[in-house]
Amino acid sequence: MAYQSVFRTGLFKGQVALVTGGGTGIGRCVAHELASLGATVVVAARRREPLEQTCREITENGGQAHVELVNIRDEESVDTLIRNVVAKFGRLHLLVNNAGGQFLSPAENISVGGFRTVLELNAVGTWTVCRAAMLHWMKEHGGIIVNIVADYFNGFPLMAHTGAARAAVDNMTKTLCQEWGKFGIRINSVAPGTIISSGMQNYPPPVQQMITGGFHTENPSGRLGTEAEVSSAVVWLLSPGAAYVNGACLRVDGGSSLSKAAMIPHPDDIPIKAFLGYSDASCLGERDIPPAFGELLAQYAAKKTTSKL
Ligand SMILES: CCC/C=C/C(=O)SCCNC(=O)CCNC(=O)[C@H](O)C(C)(C)COP(=O)([O-])OP(=O)([O-])OC[C@H]1O[C@@H](n2cnc3c(N)ncnc32)[C@H](O)[C@@H]1OP(=O)([O-])[O-]
Ligand SMILES: NC(=O)C1=CN([C@@H]2O[C@H](COP(=O)(O)OP(=O)(O)OC[C@H]3O[C@@H](n4cnc5c(N)ncnc54)[C@H](OP(=O)(O)O)[C@@H]3O)[C@@H](O)[C@H]2O)C=CC1
Repeated sequence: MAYQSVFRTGLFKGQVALVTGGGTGIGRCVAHELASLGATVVVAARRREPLEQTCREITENGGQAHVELVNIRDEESVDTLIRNVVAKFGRLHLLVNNAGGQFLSPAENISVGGFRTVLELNAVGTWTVCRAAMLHWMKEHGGIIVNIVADYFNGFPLMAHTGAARAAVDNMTKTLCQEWGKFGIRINSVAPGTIISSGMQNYPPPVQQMITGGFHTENPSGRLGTEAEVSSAVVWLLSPGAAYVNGACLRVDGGSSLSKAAMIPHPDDIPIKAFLGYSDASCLGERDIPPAFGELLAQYAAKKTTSKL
């Protein structure tokens, strides 16, 4: 009798996965992971060009990927997206609600409109996609959902709006787990810490300098995270190996949610080696990552590690 690990080629063969925000950053990496494990991946966001580029990358690697345009802040657009996916592929097994974001601001400077926008994008937008996927497919056939949130657990200085929105999504995830389990729907969230991704382009140069200039060591792992480290957690939650994980929030943050201060200085080495996913650091850096973050990644790839693994 041979034991068959859940981590095997073709794990998601025959399954259809929808990744919102799948043209860039973490979403792009999740799309690559799922396609490389056999899923037919639909990447959806507002801008066609990044989505098509990700699709091309996946198909060049022998995977299957398709583009759909959506604005998750628009209910009709989301409804059309889910209907299109079901009409084109006849099914929707896996959903990753990754699209989202915010801007940095001291709380007192966030206008009511700005706060509302970030809540609408992250909380209402994620709900809108969950709801449509449930009504148009998963209620009858089941499905697995992962919602991307953030390290909001102890509050979110300079991002009060997104902290509130991500807490809402995490709590909604727990509720949906309880209400929708009977339909065969399993739902969890993933909370990334600070991740080297295209998302960093949204922050002004002084913020980027602050992060690459010292902040990045101020967590128990002594470094920032990678897109691949978030993606592999997402993929595991989507896999049958996580079949009994429901309503959970998996923190992929190097321990930063426990302590943002430098517990132990890490001047010369990185205690836990980074997983980059792509075959070399240049492949990771070639798309959309600000140069200083690309340099950090190259350092992570080259640095010695004290870990035996
Ligand atoms: C650090 C690590 C942790 C996390 C990392 C990541 O998540 S990385 C991932 C990062 N990736 C992403 O974040 C990607 C997605 N992000 C986005 O699309 C934008 O950041 C968005 C969510 C603000 C929407 O933008 P939009 O163009 O659709 O918005 P809009 O023009 O319709 O304005 C609506 C309201 O918001 C206000 N406002 C807007 N910007 C600013 C500002 N900088 N400053 C102040 N306020 C701002 C604006 O004034 C208006 O308020 P008003 O006038 O009504 O009172
Ligand atoms: N990088 C980090 O450190 C962290 C990231 N996160 C979260 O992870 C997720 C991915 O971020 P990351 O890859 O880093 O950054 P990106 O900015 O690259 O990703 C955001 C994605 O969301 C899409 N998007 C934004 N608004 C909408 C909308 N209204 N409708 C549809 N799609 C939309 C964007 O595509 P388009 O503009 O074409 O619509 C883009 O692909 C986000 O939710 C982010 O907030 C959470 C914690 C930390």
